[in-house]
Amino acid sequence: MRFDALTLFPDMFDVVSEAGVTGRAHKQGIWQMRTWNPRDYTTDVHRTVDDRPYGGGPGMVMLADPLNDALDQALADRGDSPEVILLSPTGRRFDQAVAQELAQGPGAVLVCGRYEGIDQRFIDARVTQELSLGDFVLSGGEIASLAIIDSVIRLLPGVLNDADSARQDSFHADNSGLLDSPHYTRPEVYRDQAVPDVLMSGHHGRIQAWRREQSLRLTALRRPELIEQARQRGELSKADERFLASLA
Ligand SMILES: O=C(N[C@H]1CCCN(c2cc(-c3ccncc3)n[nH]2)C1)c1cc2ccccc2[nH]1
Repeated sequence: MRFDALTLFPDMFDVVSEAGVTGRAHKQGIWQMRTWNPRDYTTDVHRTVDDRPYGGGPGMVMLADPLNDALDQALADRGDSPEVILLSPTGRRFDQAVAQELAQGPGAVLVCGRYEGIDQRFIDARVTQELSLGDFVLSGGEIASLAIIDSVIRLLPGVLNDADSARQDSFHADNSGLLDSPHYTRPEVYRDQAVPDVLMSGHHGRIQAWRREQSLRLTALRRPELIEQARQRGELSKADERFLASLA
């Protein structure tokens, strides 16, 4: 699994390659990260990567040529033909299913725009898909790229050393895309608030049932559409349906 990022701010990617579970997995060689700065592929003395937009309008647009040369270098260095993904608010909405899809493949080249955007001729010629984290505008594609890399790397074998924490994650297949149940840790009573008795019972069957009911209740309350999606996938048991009916 290898991610390459075309970015004017390569240091931003130290967050995933050096820190946390993704940093540990990177150090273990489970995945690779390389950044390619279009500024290193400029030919003028000012190392220009942007210019004014044809047709007028505010701001600047990223030049196609430095991006093309940086992409050529990245692809030559990889030696494969990965997805070339532009991070943009108008892209396909990224979700856990897309993360699972990317985790099955070789990784991708992530194109991080800045300024007002990228010359359309680069996008038309080189970008294979656009991905969006949601309907909001960032200052660049880097932060969206970091979120995507993090969510994909977590899914790789050996990254989360506690297999349960992977299974218990929200949106994971075993949890059928429901929101996570509440978590508690020491102390047993904190500011007069006690941990739910069932979690102290040591009865794993009751604890699992309680957690499932909490996930169902929270999901029905905050993301009811996820309940229907789980129902359509046939992932709600008769006990789940009885509990949901009791909430109505
Ligand atoms: O590609 C765009 N912008 C470039 C340059 C400016 C900063 N960029 C960016 C990417 C994102 C982004 C990426 C993924 N998910 C949400 C937002 N926000 N802002 C990348 C872009 C910005 C934009 C705004 C409205 C409609 C379409 C748009 N495309």
